[in-house]
Amino acid sequence: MAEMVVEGAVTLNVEGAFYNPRMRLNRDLGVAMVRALGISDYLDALAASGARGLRVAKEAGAAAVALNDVSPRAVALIRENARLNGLVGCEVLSSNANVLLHQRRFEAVDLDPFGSPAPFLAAAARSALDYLFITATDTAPLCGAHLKSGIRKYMAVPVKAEHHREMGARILLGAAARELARVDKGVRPLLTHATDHYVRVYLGIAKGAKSADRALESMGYLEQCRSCGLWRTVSGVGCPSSGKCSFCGGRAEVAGPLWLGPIQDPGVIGRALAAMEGSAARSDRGVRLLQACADEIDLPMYYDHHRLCRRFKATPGTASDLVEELRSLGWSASRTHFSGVGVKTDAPIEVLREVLTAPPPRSGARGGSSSHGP
Ligand SMILES: C[S@@+](CC[C@H](N)C(=O)[O-])C[C@H]1O[C@@H](n2cnc3c(N)ncnc32)[C@H](O)[C@@H]1O
Repeated sequence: MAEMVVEGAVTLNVEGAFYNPRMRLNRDLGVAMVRALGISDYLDALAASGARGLRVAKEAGAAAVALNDVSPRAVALIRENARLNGLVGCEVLSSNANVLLHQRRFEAVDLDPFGSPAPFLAAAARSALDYLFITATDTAPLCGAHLKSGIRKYMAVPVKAEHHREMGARILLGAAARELARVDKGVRPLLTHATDHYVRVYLGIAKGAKSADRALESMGYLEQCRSCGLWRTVSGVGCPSSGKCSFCGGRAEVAGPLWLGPIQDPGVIGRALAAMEGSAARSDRGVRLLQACADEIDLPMYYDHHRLCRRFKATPGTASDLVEELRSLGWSASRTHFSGVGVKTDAPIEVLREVLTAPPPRSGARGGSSSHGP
């Protein structure tokens, strides 16, 4: 019995293969990114019904699209769905993805597995020539809720913290950067988002040992105080910890290694936004998400505005007000797509306390007079 769905510009029979309608946004953005990057040779390594790869072929116009799945039922469905959508030029493969990725090279490799992409990272790092796209649905190990599993999968220590979603994304980016470095490839994150139950990263790849060395300079650690929440990032490959918070003297824990470099490329994201406009992949949520990612300042981690207010016994305004206030004082600040109450800023925690606990400005005197800017 056929179970038909329409997604973007394709119609799919999904009977008997994995198809998650909640991942539509993920696939919409994937199509937009393939269009934005002008990719012509693309592998959907874990294709299930073929929803992702067939949409890339139909909507992004990639010339050579290969779709692979180890399940015979999935492969039969991919073939049927390719025919149904007039995409008979797509290559349909039935390998173990790790075998295929060791055998062949593709301009762009897309990993969208059940749970963790960790078992496929080494082979994908070898196969991907210019781009590697990764979905991870194992957010509990990545973000610190399942500590031991996170360490096993990513060889990184996640710490349960208020910015756990970004930490999870940066641990995934760090794991990918290290795998690519092992085969003399450097990485440049183009778009990173944590949405619903998953993290998704789009990586540009630069060949050569020097590129790999440069990328590894973006690795480091995050030291976080258990008592007051202050964090600091520490670059480099050695694990550094004073064990003590410089703000309140509380116990500090270390997360990492993780990626501390830029995670968004606003130029590429702008092109993805343009690619989305007027296309079958367009959605209001997709546009809002891309815009939010493009607008984030390039700084690791964020504060949870509500927790800051509780910590400093401040009357909560809005996160946007806090961002405006910090900007008016000369600091960099932005909201973040990682959390509706997240604030990214380079202002020290003392400044945040001062701003949040300052008496409300009299009308016409907003912003205060002193400048604490860097
Ligand atoms: C989460 S589903 C993929 C969903 C799909 N990318 C989409 O967007 O609809 C994961 C797929 O990976 C396949 N799979 C699992 N292990 C595999 C392996 N080692 N090699 C190839 N395919 C595998 C499963 O059969 C399943 O169809």
